[in-house]
Amino acid sequence: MSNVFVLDHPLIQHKLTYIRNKNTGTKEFRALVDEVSTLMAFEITRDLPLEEKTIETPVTTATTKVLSGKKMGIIPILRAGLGMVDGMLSLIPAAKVGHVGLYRDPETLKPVEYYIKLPSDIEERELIVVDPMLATGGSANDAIHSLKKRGATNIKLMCLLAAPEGVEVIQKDHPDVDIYLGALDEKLNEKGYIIPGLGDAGDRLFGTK
Ligand SMILES: O=P(O)(O)OC[C@H]1O[C@H](OP(=O)(O)OP(=O)(O)O)[C@H](O)[C@@H]1O
Ligand SMILES: O=c1cc[nH]c(=O)[nH]1
Ligand SMILES: [Mg+2]
Repeated sequence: MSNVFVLDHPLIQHKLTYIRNKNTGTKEFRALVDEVSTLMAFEITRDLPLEEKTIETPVTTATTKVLSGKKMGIIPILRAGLGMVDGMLSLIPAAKVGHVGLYRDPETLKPVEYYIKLPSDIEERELIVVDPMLATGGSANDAIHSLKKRGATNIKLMCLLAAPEGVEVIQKDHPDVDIYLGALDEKLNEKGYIIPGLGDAGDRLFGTK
């Protein structure tokens, strides 16, 4: 069963409050999503493997540690996932970026895939799927199915906010995928929006409402 980690670092929680606030405008919202994504990337990379390296400090020889070069991939779910990419790349600059284009049909709430472009070697990479919102879970679920169909075996999911319904869907269909959240919210409303949530993440990031 997938593990669910709520990244409750005070800086993440503080910034999420401003992200949720309806009075936060597009420019500030985008900057905050970027900052929170960097902080979440710091937490999600805790288990990266290290190897020993012998170096000369100015005073002696020391055996210390460096990253052992694990290949990473960041997979934003378009559009809103794009807002999380740069913040993550600032900590993981060597990661490759693949894109999965999905929108949620406003009537059926079912995801519709319209684009996919991935690094050619996804089967060798640890992939982090990013989307600010895990609501019914349909979009992330489809994106993960698409990645697995193309050979991915090592996947994590990182979202700013989730509803319990979405977490349950991922845990059921993808028990191998651990989930990293800024917060686990209360529920979905009748239109499939996360409560209390932050509204429509894509519209708030790109100013399209
Ligand atoms: O868990 P779900 O019920 O599938 O809902 C979550 C999805 O809905 C939003 O995308 P949206 O469809 O609004 O597209 P956008 O990112 O282009 O705005 C959000 O960014 C997720 O991708
Ligand atoms: O609350 C929600 C649910 C789905 N998509 C969003 O952008 N917000
Ligand atoms: Mg989307």
